[in-house]
Amino acid sequence: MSFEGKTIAFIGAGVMGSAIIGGLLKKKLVVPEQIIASDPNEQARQAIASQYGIQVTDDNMEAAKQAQIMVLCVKPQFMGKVLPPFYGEVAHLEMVVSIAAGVTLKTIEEGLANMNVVRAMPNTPAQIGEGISVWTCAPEVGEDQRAQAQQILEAMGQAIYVDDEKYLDMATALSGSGPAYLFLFIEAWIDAGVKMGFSRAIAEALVKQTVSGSTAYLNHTGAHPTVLRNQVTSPGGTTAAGLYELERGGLRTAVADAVWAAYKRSQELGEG
Ligand SMILES: NC(=O)C1=CN([C@@H]2O[C@H](COP(=O)(O)OP(=O)(O)OC[C@H]3O[C@@H](n4cnc5c(N)ncnc54)[C@H](OP(=O)(O)O)[C@@H]3O)[C@@H](O)[C@H]2O)C=CC1
Ligand SMILES: O=C(O)[C@@H]1CCC=N1
Repeated sequence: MSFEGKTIAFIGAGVMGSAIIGGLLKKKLVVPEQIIASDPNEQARQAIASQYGIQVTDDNMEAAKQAQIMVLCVKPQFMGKVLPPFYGEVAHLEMVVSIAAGVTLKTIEEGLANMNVVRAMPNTPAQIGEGISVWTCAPEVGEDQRAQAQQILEAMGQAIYVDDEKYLDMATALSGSGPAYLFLFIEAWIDAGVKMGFSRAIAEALVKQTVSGSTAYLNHTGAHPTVLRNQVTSPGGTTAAGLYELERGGLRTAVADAVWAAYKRSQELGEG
């Protein structure tokens, strides 16, 4: 299924809107003339227009009217303002994709009076084509549109379809917010190196390559993380001493609690 003859409207051209636009253009799924982005923020409009050569507007309706596909990339808190003007005016749209955390298919379908709705949760590595998205859709969404949704999301990395919307709040907590958990851990780890006496530059180099090398090793071997952790952990050695402190500090329960809190927050955002 190609996007030939289709225009895609982006409502909101911030971090994630521009990641999706960048992915679509990089993969040559569309040319810049097939994209229009609407955003009230002049800086955001200028940035995206000069980076990608796409059309921009500050009028959401103008963007929606000329499109067959619309992607909603505004914060969930803005959805209550964004949807009402579209009500009954966007029946022509063949598909509407929302990436807003928590906002349900039902809210968007009822808000737009259009049932062709896809709900997706990407993450920020999407900006370099290394993201992962989880998505689902209303039963009314046709096969061609489902294929297009998969293509749009794959332009940013991997995309996993789920047949139950309940998984979207879970994915939001796990992979959507996930990069922030990892960045916090990396930050703390670098600071620990600086505390011992490394320069920040060397501490950063050591930690960053340890993260990317370990992840590549994990993916390459396909082994369970526990197996690889045990390889590092010599009896009576340094790693065992460090791991003991992480466990004593409650790392596992802190991670589980963090993901659970994000999950609950995603559900709350969906309640409006
Ligand atoms: N950031 C992330 O890691 C992820 C975010 N998401 C979801 O993606 C969505 C967008 O997030 P993100 O890109 O980070 O947010 P950004 O704030 O970077 O982008 C949102 C853009 O929408 C603009 N905007 C505000 N009101 C309107 C409006 N009425 N009509 C059109 N545009 C409007 C904002 O302008 P202004 O700045 O002036 O408000 C801003 O430029 C959210 O719903 C979020 O839940 C999903 C996965 C990951
Ligand atoms: O923090 C948020 O609400 C968004 C959703 C997933 C990542 N960022």
